[in-house]
Amino acid sequence: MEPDFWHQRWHDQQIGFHQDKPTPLLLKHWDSLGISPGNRVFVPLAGKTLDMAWLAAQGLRVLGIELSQLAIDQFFASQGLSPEVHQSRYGRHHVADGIELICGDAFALDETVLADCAAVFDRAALIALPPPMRQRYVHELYARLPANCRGLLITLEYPQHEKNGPPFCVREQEVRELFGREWDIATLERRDILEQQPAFIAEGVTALDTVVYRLDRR
Ligand SMILES: C[S@@+](CC[C@H](N)C(=O)[O-])C[C@H]1O[C@@H](n2cnc3c(N)ncnc32)[C@H](O)[C@@H]1O
Repeated sequence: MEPDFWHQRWHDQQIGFHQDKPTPLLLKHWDSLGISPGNRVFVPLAGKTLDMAWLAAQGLRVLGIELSQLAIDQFFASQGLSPEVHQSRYGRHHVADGIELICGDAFALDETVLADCAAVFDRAALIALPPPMRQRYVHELYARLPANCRGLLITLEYPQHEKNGPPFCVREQEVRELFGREWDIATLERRDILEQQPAFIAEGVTALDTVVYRLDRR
């Protein structure tokens, strides 16, 4: 998905991926990572997810990257925050209350800006990208996260021929192929969520699982 696709989505407010509360599977599994308060967590392709506010409320420092200025403005407005803004080679940084959100391209981030990320939280990010971009995303962006970084990755699995992405179906075998070279992967939970997703049913999808992985950078 090219930037124009996402800018149009935000302009039209076609943001069905956005949730009005933090991701329940984040709340359920985050503590199992053992990330101490004060550490930094990377939230790629962040949108205006309330997961960032929840992570900050746990005492973590959040670093998000998002293409859309609209998304970023809406996120800080939803929190009643007026961020301080500065520019760097990565984009426009917005900083308030332990949350730093860069308006820029995730693929332009480097090891320097990601150096102190002890954790990563990936929901609706990997699965927002078509197959060739998923390879770039993992082999370039995730590869710039430091050793010992830990994270949660949440995917969807459904018969891809029944619906066009995004979100795309990313099966466990692909997760293992994408991450296996540099990350240890543990499947924490697999849940059938078809009944809770009427929009998928309306599009003719006949099976839908969400899967939570723990990732450990070697
Ligand atoms: C499906 S949304 C998910 C947002 C968020 N993770 C959530 O759970 O609500 C994907 C987001 O990634 C952003 N995005 C797509 N490509 C990007 C890129 N190369 N760099 C930064 N953000 C990007 C889009 O603008 C969009 O807001």
